[in-house]
Amino acid sequence: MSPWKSEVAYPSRNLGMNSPSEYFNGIESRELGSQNAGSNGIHKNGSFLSIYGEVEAKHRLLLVQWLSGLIPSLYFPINVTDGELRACLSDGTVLCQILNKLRPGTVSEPDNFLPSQSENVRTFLRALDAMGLPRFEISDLEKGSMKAVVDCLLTLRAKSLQNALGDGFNTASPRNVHGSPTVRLEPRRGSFGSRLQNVLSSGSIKAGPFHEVFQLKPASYADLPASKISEMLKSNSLDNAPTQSLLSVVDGILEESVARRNGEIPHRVVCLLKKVTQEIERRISTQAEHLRTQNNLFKAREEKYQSRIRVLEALASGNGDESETQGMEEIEIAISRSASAVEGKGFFHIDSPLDERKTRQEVLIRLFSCYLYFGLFGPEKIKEEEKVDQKEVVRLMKEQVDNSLEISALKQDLEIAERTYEVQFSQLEEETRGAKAELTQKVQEYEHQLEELRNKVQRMKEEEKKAHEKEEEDKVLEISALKEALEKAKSIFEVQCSQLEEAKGAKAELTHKLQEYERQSEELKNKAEKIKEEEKKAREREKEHTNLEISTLKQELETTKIAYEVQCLHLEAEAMDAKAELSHKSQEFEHQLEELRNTVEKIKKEEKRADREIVRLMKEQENKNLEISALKQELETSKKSYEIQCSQLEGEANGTKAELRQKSQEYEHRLEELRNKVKELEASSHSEHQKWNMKLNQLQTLILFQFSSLQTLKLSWESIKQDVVKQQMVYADECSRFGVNLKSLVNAAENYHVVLAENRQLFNEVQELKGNIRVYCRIKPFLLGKKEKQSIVDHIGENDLVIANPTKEGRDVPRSFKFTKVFGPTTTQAEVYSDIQSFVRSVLDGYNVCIFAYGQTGSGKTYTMTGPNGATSETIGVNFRALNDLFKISTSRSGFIAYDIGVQMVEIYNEQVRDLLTDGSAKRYPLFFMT
Ligand SMILES: Nc1ncnc2c1ncn2[C@@H]1O[C@H](COP(=O)(O)OP(=O)(O)OP(=O)(O)O)[C@@H](O)[C@H]1O
Repeated sequence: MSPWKSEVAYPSRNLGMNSPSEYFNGIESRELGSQNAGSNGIHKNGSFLSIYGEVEAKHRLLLVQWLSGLIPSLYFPINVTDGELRACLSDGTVLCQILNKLRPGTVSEPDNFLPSQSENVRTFLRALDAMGLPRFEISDLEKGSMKAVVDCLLTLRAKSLQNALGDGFNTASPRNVHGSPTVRLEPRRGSFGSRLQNVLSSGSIKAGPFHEVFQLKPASYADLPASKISEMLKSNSLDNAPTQSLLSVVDGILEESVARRNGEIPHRVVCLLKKVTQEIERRISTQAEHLRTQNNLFKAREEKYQSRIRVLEALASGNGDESETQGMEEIEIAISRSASAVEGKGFFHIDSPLDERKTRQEVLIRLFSCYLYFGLFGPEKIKEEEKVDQKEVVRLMKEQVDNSLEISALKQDLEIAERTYEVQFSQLEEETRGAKAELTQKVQEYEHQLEELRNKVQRMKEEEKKAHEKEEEDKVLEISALKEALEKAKSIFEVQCSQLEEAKGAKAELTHKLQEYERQSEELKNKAEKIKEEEKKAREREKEHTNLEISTLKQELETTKIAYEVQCLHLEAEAMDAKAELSHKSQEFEHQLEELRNTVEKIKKEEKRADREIVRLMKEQENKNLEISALKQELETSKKSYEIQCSQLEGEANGTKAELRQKSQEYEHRLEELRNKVKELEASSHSEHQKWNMKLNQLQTLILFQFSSLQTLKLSWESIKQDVVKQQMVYADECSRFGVNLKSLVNAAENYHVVLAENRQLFNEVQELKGNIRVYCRIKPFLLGKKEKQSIVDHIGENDLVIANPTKEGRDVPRSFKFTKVFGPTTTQAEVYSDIQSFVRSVLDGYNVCIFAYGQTGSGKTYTMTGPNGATSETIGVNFRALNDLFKISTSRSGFIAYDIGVQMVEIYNEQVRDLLTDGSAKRYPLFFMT
């Protein structure tokens, strides 16, 4: 493909921009004012070249095209090599020529280029530097790749095209990139000639192979190389060449042939001539065809107009109502069409005839005028032009409307985005705050739960330990108590056993003694019988041996009495002993009451028997006493002589009787005492038994109670054990859950940092969107106690302020001022700070912020920034509030960011800077503070 064809292959109309050449063609087209010029966006710097580094060959093609156009005497092959480029450019002459073409006068005269190669190149490079364009090194021209040189020249080309665009077409002529003095550029709405020039100077013609041919001077066609002519013959770029150029080529060839006189024209030139002639013929035939079509159109329209004129004539003659109405409608349509066609032409204006109730004649006159205009000025042509213009105007208006709509939509979008950002930011902030609070609460809860669990486990352990100890102690106590009780019971049992044994022995003794008593009483009976017998015998003997017998009887009686008394005493002693033994044993055998009772019963029976025996003995004694008294009486009667003796005996017997009675009474009394003692013993043994039983019951109930408490203790121990196991499981569960929660907490904390960073970024973006520089105006209220004057503030808006001072000359006209926000006289310190508060956060995010108050003396700067004297939390100023916020936010972020906060206080007054925190001495600016 030829290099010129490549230009055609990338038409500037193409919006796709597939290659650098498209890009440069686009600029070229705009520069030359071609209607075909693309309206697409153009990069205004040379960096575009680097993006297309891989298409260097195309760059070179573009470069050689440009150079060929700029300096026609240059010729490059299609695939120009580094060596060929170097050979052309290395001496610097071509570079200086380029400069001279682009900026006439940069180098004085083309022929005066300095002979030194390096000097020429340096001049070129200096010029590039002066233009602020990227340059190449001299070494790039001498060896290696020529890429840097190509890029540099293409940048220069792009720059020159941009400059040409900026300068406009009228001034472009002297610096015409083609360097052709014959081509002059005119505004786009020019004549056919100017259009021809435009076409000639457009990329399409310039790029064609005929471009060079068009610029050849006569007598040089014959020198055209055969290859070039054959190339041109093959190409179809003649289609775009203007007819005049073609004709000039023909003229040139003919002139040349005339000049050569011999009429010899080289064959190749003849071929070229033929080709040009064929093209001209083709064009003429096309134009003829076009004219024929135009003629037909004119004829058709003429017929149409004729028919309308006929209608109008009919209307003018006033034939019939129906035809009139129909005619009027047709006229209306015709007028409206004509009106839209001639509207804005400046000839006249056609109103709607029905609206303004024009007379028929007027309408007709106007209509005829319209047709006259159409007839005179070629209605179709004007119509077409007007249509094009109208379309253009409509298109532009539409574009304008679209653009304004787009701008307003964009503004709305921006506002919405701003609002969304604000909302999102506040939401994020709230969410972050909520999440943080939740997290802290959860952490606290978990800590609390953990603490509780720990305490619970500790308590349980202690309780378990105590219970264990107590249980062990109780067990030991119980066992010792049981042992003691057992020992006691054992000893009691042993004692009772021994007492039983003793009682058995005592019983046997008693039985033995009773048997002895019985035997003795038997003996006594026998003795008494013997005594009776002996008394009988003695009576008999007394009769015989009265004195002797009586004395012997007396002696016997006395001995019997004595023996009886001894026996009685003995019995009494024995009974006493037995009773003592019994009482002793009954005291000892308390727990064997039943047996003792039996024993006592037996003893009672024995005693009763003994009593009965004693009664019997006493009866016997009485009987004996009666017998004795009878004997005495017998003796008194029989032995009167022995009355004194008898009375003595009787006295003695009475004394003995009394003694015996006394003794029996004593016996009775003792028996009674014994009975009472036995009763007492019984009662005491009973009570002791009862006591013992009670104690036994108590002991049993105690043992039962202890046993049951032991069981309950065991049960509670088991339940506590189970509880502890359960609690341990719950604790393990809690621990694992806590671990999981802790993980999620850690994740949340990590995400929290990310969200916080995004949040910060969004916040600062919102701040930037709101505007980095904000100017607020605060209006000071009239102070109490001061005379209230008329305020010069005429109007206080949200962000504007109107001031009018009618009392002062020259300032009576209201003047409006605009601010970011206007704070009225009733605005509080907190409201003022709320608009500035967001900057404090930006400071902690690493942004520099300056807040300062400006105004005349007494206008309230100190009040706003610091607050009044003795300020409260309500009235403190921006400084304190900002510091409060600084400390608050830095404390809240102390977990992950460490801030160093420092304060300086300076006063600038009369260009003196005073450090208020240190020595307070005034220094001149600049002042260096120690930080
Ligand atoms: N918005 C306000 N509301 C109530 N009183 C105010 C307000 N602004 C200023 N004042 C009062 O006005 C007086 C002057 O204000 P201030 O001292 O702040 O002015 P200034 O601009 O700092 O003056 P200077 O430049 O002389 O230091 C003070 O008594 C202050 O309390």
